[in-house]
Amino acid sequence: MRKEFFKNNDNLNALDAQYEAQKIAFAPIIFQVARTMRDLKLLELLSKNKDGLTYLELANKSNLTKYAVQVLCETALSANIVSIKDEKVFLTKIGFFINSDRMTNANMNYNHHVNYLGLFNLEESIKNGKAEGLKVFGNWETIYPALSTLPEEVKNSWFEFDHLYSDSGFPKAIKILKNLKPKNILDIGGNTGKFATLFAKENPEINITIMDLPQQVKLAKQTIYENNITNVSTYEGNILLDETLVPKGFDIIWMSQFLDCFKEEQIVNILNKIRDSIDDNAEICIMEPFWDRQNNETASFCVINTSPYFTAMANGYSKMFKYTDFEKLLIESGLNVIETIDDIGLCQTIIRCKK
Ligand SMILES: C[S@@+](CC[C@H](N)C(=O)[O-])C[C@H]1O[C@@H](n2cnc3c(N)ncnc32)[C@H](O)[C@@H]1O
Repeated sequence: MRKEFFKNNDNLNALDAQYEAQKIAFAPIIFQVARTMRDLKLLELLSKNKDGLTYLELANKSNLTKYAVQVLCETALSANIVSIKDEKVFLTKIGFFINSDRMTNANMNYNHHVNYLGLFNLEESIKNGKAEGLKVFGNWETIYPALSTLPEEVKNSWFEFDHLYSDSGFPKAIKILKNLKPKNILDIGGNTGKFATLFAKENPEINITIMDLPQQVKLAKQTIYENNITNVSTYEGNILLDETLVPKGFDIIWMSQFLDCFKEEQIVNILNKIRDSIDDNAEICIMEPFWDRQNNETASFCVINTSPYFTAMANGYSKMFKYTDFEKLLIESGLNVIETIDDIGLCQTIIRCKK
């Protein structure tokens, strides 16, 4: 269901609005303090000491100086991550989420390791339509061929982030695809093969082919080998190249968090290529997190704020979609939407379409 988020967002008085503006101006500082307190286990220590700790106690328990603890805690106080009463520091509910909520941790790791340095180049990226921030890791046009060779912490937090959001949708997605009774499925942008191997294990009678860039196919082959699965195969190809054809004969073309990697013209071209490769009974099933189809504003906030990563780090031109914008691309590609299913995992929607 489509929802309207961020309504009435101009109803603060001037003083409150100025305060909110400072929260944005200081956001990188608050972010780094919160992350440092999490990674140095200060938040963990506070979570275990419900009666609170003085700066000195916190310093002793963490092997940090009183100065270090105090500078972090005072910013954390201003950001409502800790509260202070009678010279003792306590973890707040916000602090609790920063310390131990899986989604907050995945977002924070991804923003620190993948995005933080490169986002310095957002302005250049916006102007040039190029992922100018990616140069902090090396010389690539897009992040995709680089994924498997990024520094370990960067790679891990990219996959942790990607998998958290798409994996949570996989169990329900598998049921939906299975109910369509396919004999074979093409998983375009199948990445490391997580979805394909999960699907294949549950459905040994259905064949699934992963199509992706050579670098990812290598990782997928490893996953298939480690899981000793015989009904998953791979197909290497850069879908953007004119000479790359989408293999024919599949009952379902599955794309999960794939089309958001491209600009609108490219999406229409990809969908046209797919339309030409399938027969009338085949279905195209697209899983994407659309920011106007989330259950709540928190989810919508997370989805929207992934887009600048695409601009500065991934490719310079793609983004997370609003469903109503994406639907126009399907129509432009001559596809008919049969069904749109929300509430798949944490934040996904599945669109079933035919030609
Ligand atoms: C965000 S990941 C999605 C992975 C997976 N489907 C999921 O739901 O977690 C996008 C995938 O698309 C692949 N990809 C990006 N550009 C591509 C291209 N031009 N041709 C083929 N695959 C591409 C990437 O290598 C990556 O595996």
